[in-house]
Amino acid sequence: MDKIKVGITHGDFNGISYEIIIKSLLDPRIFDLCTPVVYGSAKVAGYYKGLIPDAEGFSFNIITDPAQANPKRANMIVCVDENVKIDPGQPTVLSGQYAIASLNAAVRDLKAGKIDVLVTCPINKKNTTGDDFGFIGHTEYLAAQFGDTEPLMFMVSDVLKVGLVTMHVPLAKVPEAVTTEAVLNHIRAIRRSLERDFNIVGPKIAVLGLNPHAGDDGLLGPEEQEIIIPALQSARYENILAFGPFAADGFFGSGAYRKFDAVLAMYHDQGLAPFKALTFADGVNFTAGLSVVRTSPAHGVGFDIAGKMVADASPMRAAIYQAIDIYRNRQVFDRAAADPLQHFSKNERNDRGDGAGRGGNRRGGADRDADVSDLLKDTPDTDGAVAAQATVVTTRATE
Ligand SMILES: NC(=O)C1=CN([C@@H]2O[C@H](COP(=O)(O)OP(=O)(O)OC[C@H]3O[C@@H](n4cnc5c(N)ncnc54)[C@H](O)[C@@H]3O)[C@@H](O)[C@H]2O)C=CC1
Ligand SMILES: NCC(=O)COP(=O)(O)O
Repeated sequence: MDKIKVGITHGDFNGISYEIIIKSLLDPRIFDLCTPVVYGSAKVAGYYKGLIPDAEGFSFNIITDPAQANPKRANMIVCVDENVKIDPGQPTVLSGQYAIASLNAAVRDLKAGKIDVLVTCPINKKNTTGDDFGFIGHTEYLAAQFGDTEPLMFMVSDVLKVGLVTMHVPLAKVPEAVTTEAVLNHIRAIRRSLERDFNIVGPKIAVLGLNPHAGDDGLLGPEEQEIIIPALQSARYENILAFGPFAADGFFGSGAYRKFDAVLAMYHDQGLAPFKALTFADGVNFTAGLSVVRTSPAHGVGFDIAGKMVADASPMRAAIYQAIDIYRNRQVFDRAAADPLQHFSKNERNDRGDGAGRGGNRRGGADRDADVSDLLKDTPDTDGAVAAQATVVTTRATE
């Protein structure tokens, strides 16, 4: 079987991206799992390589098409004018333009099936948003490129998975974007992704509130009762094991998140602050809901440490591994779905060894023994009706 070709974009080359790319590819064991193809600059790579201790023996195999990739080497397709000026720590016009050039080249090859998955290094939102690139982030850009209107920004690790209802939205605009339809669609998207991308059967999803204390029965805001609970009710009618709304602070502080396969947060910092605090080193930003697989380390450009060679490459490694795992999980899931005679029991599907050999994904980090009725006991029940109805629906779901 051909190894998976992983396309890697270089993001903003004045940040820490070359450092984390090179550090990730220094360990030759990575070539047992995949064939990396970096879309970038040999000159910039050479500059940062010179700063990394232990990287003397490292070099890129320069190619012009992924078909030429050497499966035992780090490959590079040059998509930058090699006279480029490098300013570590500075977001320049040039570094913004070449971040997009790298992304466009990789997406072109992804569409053509020349690479199998995409791993992006971080871009600076400010120097990439403009006439040449009308998107606020990779997620929105990739959704447009691959015709998916409602992508899910899904922060994933073996410890915690957090999806967002709203992504790059100013805080003042969050309440109007949190609609029952949006919450329900994102619950559905998380369920789909957990089943297809992470091979989790009957996933349990926690939904956070929007207001302090999840609204305190309407005292601190109406959104829980008017928007989020109706979305939870609809989800349960669809046999989705969705619970909440939970007050975010106590939910993370008490460790309750461990009982769930994933959490749906209402806005960026509500989900990402606990995610990064709990799981920075293997935190991956996965764009779920696309027809293709895209991951990224769950951090930004790191301008403050650029050129200092102190960046942790673990999130980048995790992004590469997750992309491979998800790609393989999808193959297994789609094969099973396409052939109704090929029956997998729940346990068989959970235990299959077709992933990249890092079994943690399949269990999603949740306490799989947590009983649905126990979870319901912890679920806030603002009007009494939700838990009662959920008992009926989840009983049906687990039959
Ligand atoms: N996927 C993407 O393209 C993303 C891009 N960004 C962009 O990055 C820029 C900076 O965002 P910030 O919020 O400052 O986040 P940041 O992640 O760049 O930096 C936050 C702190 O984390 C540290 N840090 C980041 N990565 C690290 C690593 N691998 N090892 C050790 N320390 C690390 C930085 O030094 C800094 O102190 C913004 O323009 C933002 O738009 C942010 C997140 C994702
Ligand atoms: N903080 C996460 C983030 O901004 C991700 O943005 P992108 O992956 O859509 O570029």
